[in-house]
Amino acid sequence: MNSIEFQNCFILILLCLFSLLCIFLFFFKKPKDCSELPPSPPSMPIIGHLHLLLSSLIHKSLQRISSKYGPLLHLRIFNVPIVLVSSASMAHEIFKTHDVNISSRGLTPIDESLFFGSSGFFSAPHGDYWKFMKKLVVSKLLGPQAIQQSRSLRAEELERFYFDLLDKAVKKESVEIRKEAMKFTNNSTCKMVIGRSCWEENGEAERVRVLITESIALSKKVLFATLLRKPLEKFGISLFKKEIMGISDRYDEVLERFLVEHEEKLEKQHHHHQGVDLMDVLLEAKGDEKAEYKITRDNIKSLYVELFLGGTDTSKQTIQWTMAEIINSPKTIVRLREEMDSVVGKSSLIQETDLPNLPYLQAVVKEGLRLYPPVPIFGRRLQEGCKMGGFYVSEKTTIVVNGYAVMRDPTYWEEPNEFKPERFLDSSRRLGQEEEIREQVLKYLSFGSGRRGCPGSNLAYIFLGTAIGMMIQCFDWRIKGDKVNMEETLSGMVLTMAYPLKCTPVPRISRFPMSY
Ligand code: HEM
Repeated sequence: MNSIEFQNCFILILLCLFSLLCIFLFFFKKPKDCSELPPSPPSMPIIGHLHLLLSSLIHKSLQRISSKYGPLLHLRIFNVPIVLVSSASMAHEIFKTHDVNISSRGLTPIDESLFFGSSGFFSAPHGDYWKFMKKLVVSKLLGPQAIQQSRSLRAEELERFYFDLLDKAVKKESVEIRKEAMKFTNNSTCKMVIGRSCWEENGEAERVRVLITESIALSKKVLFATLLRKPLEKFGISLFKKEIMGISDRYDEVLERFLVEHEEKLEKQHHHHQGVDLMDVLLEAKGDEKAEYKITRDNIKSLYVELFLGGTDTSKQTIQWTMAEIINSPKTIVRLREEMDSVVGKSSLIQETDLPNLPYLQAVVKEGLRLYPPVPIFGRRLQEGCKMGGFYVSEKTTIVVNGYAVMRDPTYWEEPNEFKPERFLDSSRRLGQEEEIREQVLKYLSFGSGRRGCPGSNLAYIFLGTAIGMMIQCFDWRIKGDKVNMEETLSGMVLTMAYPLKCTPVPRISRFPMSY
């Protein structure tokens, strides 16, 4: 009897211990999947995965490793942790579930630089300054209403672009598309943000364009400088600081002139609100004691550097890439012309207001941006640790999104490497969107996503639609050889053509009268 009781007691104790163990495991140990980092491809001692970023086509080397090891990877550059996102479903998860958490870029600023420095908007953390500026930029420059108000400025520039091409056509000269496109995007942006074009006569316009091209070319170094800033600081090393500050100083010179010009104008006008542009509004906000946020002169200058970079180069690249694909695809040209001739006609130049009635042209632009996103990868930083794709990612991790890989993922895109604008036409697009909602995917990332997504996308679609529309409406294009070489390269972190597109315009409709 005693021994039975003893046995029962023993079993009871064992049961108690076992349940205590279970409770302990359940409450005190993190669930296994939550403590686990995303998988990591093989790395090198000390440098980690730095070699992947040193490749000349970073977006492609990252695309290769993600297709081999998975859509969410943990990488390490020295001791800087990075999580690489490369699929439409992971993109959906981070932008829909963790948007606020990843709404800072976390690039350590290069302090005094006007270009990725601490006074910038692009690299500003998600906080009061960013919110104040975003509201201002959207309401005064990039929102639908502001865009409508500046329509005539861009119409003038489109016409100038047309006459420049016509001039070359008459002389039977070839043109480098990216150069002509840059004049158009840059002059339009200048008019919108400083109220006038940069002067061609005294070399001001060319200086600005050279500065923009040089800063884009430097953007890879800037990325390294900001990414490795913290670890290298301990050794007193400041990567590429001289080059970066050299560019910043040249921007400063140009922008100081624009600012003084505006201050003098404001002075003269005694604050009469005539011809108010973004710079006037910013200067007023700077002087306003009661403003929600006190902005500085450097804040204004840095924003302008970013608007010049954002507004000019990316759009120019897409115009070049898309024209190259169009020239390689005679059936696209035929279809574009059919649409354009019936909607716009042959007696007037395409206008912004025509764009909503040109769905095929819009699909062509979207497809150009899908295949060749000018910003193929972009970064954010995780504010607080969280679960992603079933793994645990800790706070302060840099999140790198490979938009290029997402937009060429064969799981979500049929024949992903082919130029097929039809995929964006209404009937197929509607299907695509339903599928996206059902499958919880985000597969179009040319402009990023979420609250830090590109605020200039509406303006960009207008630049692209009108420029490409005009070039196809008004000219035939001759190239040397049968096909344009579509090889890719990176200029800094921007995707561009390894062999710039050169072609000769041949007028296809009679000359429009000049209106300016
Ligand atoms: C084809 C043209 C363009 C492309 C492909 C493009 C792409 C992008 C991308 C990928 C980002 C980062 C988005 C993210 O982190 O989710 C971005 C941000 C930004 N873009 Fe654009 N962009 C274009 C045109 C423009 C234009 C025309 C402007 C203004 C004039 C502009 C201004 C900006 C600004 C200010 C940011 C920073 C936004 C922030 O940090 O809150 N972009 N752009």
